[in-house]
Amino acid sequence: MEDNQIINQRNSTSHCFDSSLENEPFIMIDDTKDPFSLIGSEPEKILIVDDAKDNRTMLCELLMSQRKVILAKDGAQGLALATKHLPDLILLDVMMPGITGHQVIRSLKSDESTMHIPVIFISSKISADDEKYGLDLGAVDYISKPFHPAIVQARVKNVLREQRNKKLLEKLALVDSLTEIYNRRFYELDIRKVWNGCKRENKAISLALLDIDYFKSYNDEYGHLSGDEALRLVAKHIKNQLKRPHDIIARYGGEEFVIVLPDTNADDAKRILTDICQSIEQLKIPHESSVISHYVTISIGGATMIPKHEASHEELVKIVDEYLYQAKAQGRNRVCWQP
Ligand SMILES: Nc1nc2c(ncn2[C@@H]2O[C@H](COP(=O)(O)OP(=O)(O)OP(=O)(O)O)[C@@H](O)[C@H]2O)c(=O)[nH]1
Repeated sequence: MEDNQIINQRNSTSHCFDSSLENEPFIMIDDTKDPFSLIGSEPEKILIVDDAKDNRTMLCELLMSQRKVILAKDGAQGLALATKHLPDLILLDVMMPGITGHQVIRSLKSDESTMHIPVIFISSKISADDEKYGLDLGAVDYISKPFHPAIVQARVKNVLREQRNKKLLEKLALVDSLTEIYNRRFYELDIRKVWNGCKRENKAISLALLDIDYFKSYNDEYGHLSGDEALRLVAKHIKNQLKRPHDIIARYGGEEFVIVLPDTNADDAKRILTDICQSIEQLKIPHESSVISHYVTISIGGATMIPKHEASHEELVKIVDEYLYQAKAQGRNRVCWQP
């Protein structure tokens, strides 16, 4: 059974179903309640790896409420599904034919993409030594079989809460608190990925730096709090202008923003940035102390490059910075793009 077929069952009555019958993994989603967690819009994913069908069914029924449950009937399938779905939590049996739970966790912890996924062992090997060994291998918790349903639910809840908090903190660390767009740190991480992606695929990347004109005098005229509000308005407006999912705007620092448009040629980028530049003035945020307009305006420098081996994204930023300087020097409220 394919994942998408399974997902199509979202609105059907919830019931547990075992993959071993079809020799395929099964994904169960129960969205009768709000499936969205505190962060993101995805329901949490739990992968259950157990060779005993009854255990899989019971655990699935216990845990599926508001979550996506993925079932694997042995270690090999568990590893494959962990890599594919990157679940928020893995419940892992220890004794299974073929790859044991201990081997599975070792493999997970040695793979950069899965090493951060918390694992709870659920096992009938219940001596203190067994438990210590499981925890030493990197499990966050150890549940003994036969398990008590309420204990499983409580422990899973605890681990997922920790995961949620961790993800929330990670996310907050990448967002600018004033404007609520991405911050410089996010940009630094993102640009590396985008740069490498465009290099691999020989695609153009367009980058622009945007700076609010005469913002010092805006603060002087209207006060710092109004300056903050203007920054928020400008950031929100530009964010809404960017339509493609991989286009990003981040606060680069102070009253400066950076826009990254992957897989975008110079003509398209120039058009997008020119529209943004004009639309900021059309917002009509009063700026009486500006020398060039009654309203808040921005200057934009930009360049487009197909990443090559010898070039780096820092070099692209250097070029863009020169064009921002030119936009300022030529009278502001304009876009200067590398020809
Ligand atoms: N209100 C507010 N002001 C900020 C913030 N970050 C930077 N600024 C202000 O932005 C102003 C930037 O001033 P300058 O670098 O001189 O630039 P400018 O006055 O915009 O002049 P040009 O860029 O040449 O048009 C400084 O007065 C900073 O204090 C912020 O978070 N909130």
